[in-house]
Order: sequence, then C-alpha cells, then structure tokens
Amino acid sequence: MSRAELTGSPGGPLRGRIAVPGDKSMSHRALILGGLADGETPISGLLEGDDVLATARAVAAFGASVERLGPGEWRVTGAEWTSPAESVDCGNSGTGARLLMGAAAGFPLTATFTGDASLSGRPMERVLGPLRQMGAVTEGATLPVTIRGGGLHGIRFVNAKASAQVKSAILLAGLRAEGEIIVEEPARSRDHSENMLRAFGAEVEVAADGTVRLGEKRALTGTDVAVPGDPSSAAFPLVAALLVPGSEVRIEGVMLNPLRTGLFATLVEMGADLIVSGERDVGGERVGDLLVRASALRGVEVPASRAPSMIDEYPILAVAAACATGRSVMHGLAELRVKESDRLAAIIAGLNACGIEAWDEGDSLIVVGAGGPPAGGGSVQAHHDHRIAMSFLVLGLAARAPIGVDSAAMIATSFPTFVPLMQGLGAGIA
Ligand SMILES: O=C(O)C1=C[C@@H](OP(=O)(O)O)[C@@H](O)[C@H](O)C1
Ligand SMILES: C=C(OP(=O)(O)O)C(=O)O
Repeated sequence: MSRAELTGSPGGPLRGRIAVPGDKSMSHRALILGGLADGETPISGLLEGDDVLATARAVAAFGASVERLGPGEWRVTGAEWTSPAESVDCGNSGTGARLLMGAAAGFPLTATFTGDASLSGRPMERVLGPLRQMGAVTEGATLPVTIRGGGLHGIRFVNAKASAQVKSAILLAGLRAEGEIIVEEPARSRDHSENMLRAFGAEVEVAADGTVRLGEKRALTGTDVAVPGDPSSAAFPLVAALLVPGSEVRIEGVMLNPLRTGLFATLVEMGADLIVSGERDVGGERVGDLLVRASALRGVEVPASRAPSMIDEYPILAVAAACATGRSVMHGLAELRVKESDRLAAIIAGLNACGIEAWDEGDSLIVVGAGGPPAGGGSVQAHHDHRIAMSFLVLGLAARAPIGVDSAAMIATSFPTFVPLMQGLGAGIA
C-alpha cells in the first residue's frame, strides 16, 4: 500500500470556536442560478472548494460573467447560455455535472461534459433519461456526455429514489420548457433548489409529500445570496469533538435546513452533548451555532427513511459508531455505492483495517462499537474520496494508535481548510 498522505494521531482535547466554509450544495446552485438570471447576483460565503470552482468555470464557459471579488465574495451576471468552445470539465462533482446538464438542456446549444476518473464512473442516466423525456438529445450514459438542448416540453417525473440532483436538473431544465414540470420523490430530498429558485423570483410549489411543481413564472432575476456554513463539513470537527475526551468546540453559522440535519439527530440519539443556539435565517435557510462536548456514545439503529437527510454523513457516522458502546445498524445505503467511491465498501475496509468489526447486509451497514477508543493503527485507503479521507483522519484522533490515509488531496473538493482548521482546534492531523 502507498505511504500515508496524511495521518490522524491521538492527542489532547480539541477546543475552540470555528466557522466551516460555505455549503457546497448552495454554492453550486448560487453560481448556476446567477448564471441563468437576468442581472447581477452577488454571492457571499461561497465555498471555494474544487467542486464549486469547476462549476464557476462551467457557468462562465456557457457565457455568464463570473467574477471573484475577494475570499468567498463573487458576482455572477447571467446570460443566454450558448455552446461552450470546449468540453465542460466538472472535475469530481456529481452535483456540478448533473445540475449543469439540466440547466444547459434548456438552451438550443450543444455541450460535452467531462470529469475526473471518479465522476466518469458515476451514473448519469438518472438525469439524462428525464432530460430526453423533455426533448433533449443526449449521447453517453457516463461521462463524457453530450447534450443537445432547447425546445423542451413538460414532464411529470416520478423518481424511484430521492435525489436532489435529479430533481434539481429537471427543475433547471424546466425553467425554459413549455408545459407542466412536476417531480415526485418517495422521500423528500434537500430543497435548496426550490428555496433558491423562489428567491430568484420563480414560482415553485411544494406539496406536503415533497412533490414539486414549477409554476408559470419561471424567469429568474439576479439577487443577493449569502451562503451559510456547510453542515456536511461541520460534521467532521463535530464528531472529532464528541470522540476526543475533554473536548469542547463551538461551530458557528451552520446551515440547519431540516432536510440536511439527519446526522445531528442521530448523534443526539446516540447520547451526544450537542446544543444548538442562536437560530436565525440566512439567505432563506435556517442557521445556528453548535456547541459540542465530548460524550460517551451508544450504538444506534438508523432507519432508511433518514438516509436522504444525511446521505453524505454515513462515513463520519460510521466513525462515531466505531467508538460507541454496542452495535449500530444503518439501513438504506444503496446510494453510497455510487458516490465519489463505493463508500459502503470503503467504510467497511477502513474500519476493518483499524481493528473494528463492520460488514454489510444488503444495503445495511453494521458496525460493532469498541465502547471507547478503537485500536487504530495502520493505513486506510480513501479511494480519492474526500469524505472517506476526512472520516478516517478523525478516527485517528480518537483511536489508540495513529491512522494514515493514503489519498487526502481530494479533501480540497469540499473542505479546503479542513487540515488547518482541525489543527487550530488542537487536532494531530499532519
Ligand atoms: O443536490 C445536491 O447538492 C446533493 C445531493 C446528494 O446527491 P443525490 O442527489 O445523488 O442524492 C448529495 O449526496 C450530494 O453530495 C449533494
Ligand atoms: C456525494 C458528494 O458530492 P457529489 O455528488 O456532488 O460529487 C459529496 O460531497 O459527498
């Protein structure tokens, strides 16, 4: 196995007050909606991670003006999208690729989308199928994918699984389609597109069961977007503080949209000392400050119905479960197999390499908690997946021996300041 690129080592308590970078889902959407809107969209708090920077370049390649004014401060001026001169490189980002495909399909243009090795292996048909039903012409089921858009008509799409990326791609294409646009899902997925589309002036109706319908009013007008802290990034210092004895960490300005907070609810069920205060509204989303203190955790059973609200948090939840007392069972994890890596397999192999019993049964993950610090030691393969890398570095802080991670560069896709921010709290990550 290759040498560790980064190592997480046990040490003293984590202490301090931090803010995590802007929410990745909202950052992609702010750039794309700004690029489609009439006029200017000033954005503050934009996540400057590689995934979002790829989307910024893509929106500019389609003809919008995208300017960086300062750290996290951007200004987008929308345009009629035209065929880009070159293929659109979406990097490592499923959200960027799928939302951009939807937005581009609304225009009479031709664009080819590419990505890195991981993204090129991920399924795109889930978005291309509905876009074809709306009238787009597509080539390829995995990247590179070419789309010829324009002249779209309405759709009533009943998705077999909850996916905010699929829902958003249809809504974005629907902005320039004739006829009804309705998306139904078996469970509610994150609703940032719906919230932000409304802030840009579009009419979006959401029924109690989550069915979304685009109204008659579909023109977007540029508007200010303030992006709050990403709960999926906050999850890493939060779980680290729970697991390292004596820790007390305050994470300020974290987005608390209820369709994103499944991890926080699960950790509280496990016995986490987690207090939310200062709840307020930022940019149409609920935001608050988290105070977290080291806690003895118990194993938990997480129902499949909770998966959409914590889909990216299972790797770090599995780390918390590895230190808890008793067995944890997490259901409904099939989608983890088609993320940046096969996360279910990566979690199990990583935990096993650290002396923790874990296995899958169908789409469920079972983790046998060590009831305190697990053995640790050794080296974990992160498969170039940012969330797997960060999760096992956190486990190294809580284990009896350091844990090395073989590929950590991809952390920059979602949380470029992860290492200095964790070091600032006293974490031994280097
Ligand atoms: O819409 C989004 O911003 C996202 C939706 C989720 O994916 P799915 O739509 O595939 O569930 C999530 O895993 C991803 O990190 C971000
Ligand atoms: C799955 C993720 O992102 P994406 O689908 O945008 O690559 C993630 O950030 O964990």
